[in-house]
Amino acid sequence: MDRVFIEGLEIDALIGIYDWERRIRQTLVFDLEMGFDNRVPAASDDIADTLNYKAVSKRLIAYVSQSEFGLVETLAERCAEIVLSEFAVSHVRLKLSKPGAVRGAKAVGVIVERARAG
Ligand SMILES: Nc1nc2c(c(=O)[nH]1)N=C([C@H](O)[C@@H](O)CO)CN2
Repeated sequence: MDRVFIEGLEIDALIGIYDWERRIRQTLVFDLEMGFDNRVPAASDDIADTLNYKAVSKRLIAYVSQSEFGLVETLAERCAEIVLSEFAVSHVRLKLSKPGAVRGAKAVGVIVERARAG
């Protein structure tokens, strides 16, 4: 299956379990791979036939910017649900990185892989 990807999408959000994290906004980084048959847009050369990565990015920016979850797990799950339910993808692999959250680590976070039911 072909894929469309978004790499290094930075979005500021309120996230974290500690009191100090509830008073600031932190930059999160999203990497997505989405299953989509790219042969159709390749044949038509029409943006309307694509999985439009700009549209997906704008939707995630709108959602994540106003979110206030404690765990990255919760936010990653919600974002995967949005991609699967609002865009014509067969599956999504989403990596959510929280840079600088752990001293000595470049980033920490989660990776979720979800597929359309049926
Ligand atoms: N599996 C997780 N572990 C941790 C999380 C999380 O969301 N998922 N969050 C924190 C804190 O918010 C941390 O990021 C602050 O440095 C700790 N562990």
